[in-house]
Amino acid sequence: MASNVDPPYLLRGHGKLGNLGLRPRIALVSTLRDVQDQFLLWCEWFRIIGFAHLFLYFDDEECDQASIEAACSTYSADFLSIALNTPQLREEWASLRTWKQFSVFTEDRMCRQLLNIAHALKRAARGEGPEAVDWMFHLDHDELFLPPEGLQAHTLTPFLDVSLFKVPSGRVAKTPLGAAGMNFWAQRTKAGTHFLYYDNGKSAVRVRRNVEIAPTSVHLLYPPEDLEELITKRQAWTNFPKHELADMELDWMISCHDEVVAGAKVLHYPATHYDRLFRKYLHLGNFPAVRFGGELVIPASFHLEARDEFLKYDDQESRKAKLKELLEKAAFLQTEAEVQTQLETGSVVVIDTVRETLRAGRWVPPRQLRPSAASWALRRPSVQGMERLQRMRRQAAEVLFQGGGMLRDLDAALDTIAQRLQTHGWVACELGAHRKLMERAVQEAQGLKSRMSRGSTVIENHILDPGMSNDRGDQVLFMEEQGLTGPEAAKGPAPTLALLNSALADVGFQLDQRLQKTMALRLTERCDGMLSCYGPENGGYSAHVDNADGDGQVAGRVLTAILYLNAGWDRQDAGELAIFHPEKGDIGDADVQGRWHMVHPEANTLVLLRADQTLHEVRSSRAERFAISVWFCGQHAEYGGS
Ligand SMILES: O=C(O)CCC(=O)C(=O)O
Ligand SMILES: [Fe+2]
Repeated sequence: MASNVDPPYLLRGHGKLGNLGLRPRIALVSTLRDVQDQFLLWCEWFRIIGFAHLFLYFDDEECDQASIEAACSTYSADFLSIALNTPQLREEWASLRTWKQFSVFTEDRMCRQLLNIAHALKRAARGEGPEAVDWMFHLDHDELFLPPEGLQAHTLTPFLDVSLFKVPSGRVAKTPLGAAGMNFWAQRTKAGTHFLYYDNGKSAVRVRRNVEIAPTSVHLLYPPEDLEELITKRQAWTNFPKHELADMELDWMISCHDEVVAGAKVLHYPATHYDRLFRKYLHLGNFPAVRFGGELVIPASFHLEARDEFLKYDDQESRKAKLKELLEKAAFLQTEAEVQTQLETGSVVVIDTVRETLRAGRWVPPRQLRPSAASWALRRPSVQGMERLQRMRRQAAEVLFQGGGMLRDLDAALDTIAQRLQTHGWVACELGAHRKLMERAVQEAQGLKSRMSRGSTVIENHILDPGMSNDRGDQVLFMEEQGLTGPEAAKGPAPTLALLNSALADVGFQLDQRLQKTMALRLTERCDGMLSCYGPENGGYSAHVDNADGDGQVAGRVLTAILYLNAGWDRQDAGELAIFHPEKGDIGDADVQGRWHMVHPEANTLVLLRADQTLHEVRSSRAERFAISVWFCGQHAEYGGS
């Protein structure tokens, strides 16, 4: 047992609640002080969402005795270990790689955080018992990691009460409405910053046995000697947008919001009650605005404004009252109307999954779109309406960039595509990949047929029983799920399909900035690529909108990309994709007028359509018909999402 050899500063949980046993084993390291009533809820959140271990370092044992005892008697040694800031711990700091650099700054809390992170990473790298974890996250005790998937009052139990969050500035739509939202907040503090504290993100690192990782920034964890390899192998990922990386001197990182699940966020609850704010500045006092001997200057910020406000008064009651005033002005929305307006600008977002999860004691997924948005998305014809639509005229769809393909002048093509998506909601194009490539893709697809299974329909995140849904006849497989993508794809059975799949993902994300500008639509995530096969035995796919119900989440699918692979396709074999284009009214209206545009599923034909709006159908095919589809999730600015 590890406890036989535990150093005196280390306490282990001896309660009943253990981790959920999920893999990979993800751990959290944090340096804490004055955690008060929110601490057990904080621990419980990370247990419920599947974290394996908490490496907690209590900076000032004195002021958290009760919390430490409560946690140790609640959680098992599996899940919880607590290190106290004692002389023995500080002695061990001295053996860390960054000690030389930091030894003179240990009075600075951030410096102690850095040493504790390195200390925890060293323990994890040893790989013994409950401390053998695969990933390490660093967060503060007023931050929650929200995994994939109202009017505020002062509260001391924010995790239970707060559901309205400011959206990071880089994720607020670059539209006049978005700008109004940013401006609204900027006017509320002296420094005019968007977040009251910091907005520089959080970091996780994969732990490797016997490799010491000692970070020099609490926001960026990586083994320095691996930097070159991380760059060449493109393995240092961030979900910051690409265009922001240079400013942050992070251009060596790979911006990959397509690989990062859209729902993943860190929720920061920095000041939810004036008493917390008061205690913070009572503790910090007249702290200097520079750190690490001047290397880091704290810029004009709410932090300094709050310090100055605190220091202006001598008696505690006035200090409290002034901080209350300041907090309400800077951070609180005063009326329901203000809440509504800011939701519309996209500067704030409602996330209630934390509150609901902690109340229920089990994971409660993010709720559906707000009702107004849901009703907007729920535009589906009735049964009679559909019959009427089916009788409307059909014609061949216009295919853009014929005789060369869009790859010839990709930027111009993407501009045109973004425009078409705005005006029509769909567009068909010629991609322009080499014919041989397409032939190889079909061969590979044929080789994968035995691994395909019947396509299923998903409504509100639940897969309908395949026996029940007879509206589609395709066989499908998901490429990433089947291990056909990623660095190993070249050695697998479908390198060409993998290439085309990532080309589709690229096209989608190249469109992102354009769609933000033209439609205030943000793409946040790419779903796993789907290879599909329709054939003579099994019918088509009746008319549908891919995501008519918001997918049961805030950021559901908004864009579909379909690439057909069928070289030498005989048009006699039918199998067209029919897209309904409303010319008057909307597909949900009883008197809608429009026509169907038919696309032949020929190799190199790429269709993009609004996944949340465009009605389309696959007509039965007399020959085997292959396609790769990729869906992109995203949000409209007016939904107020990040
Ligand atoms: O393969 C196609 O043409 C379209 C398939 C489709 O509509 C779907 O899978 O949702
Ligand atoms: Fe579809």
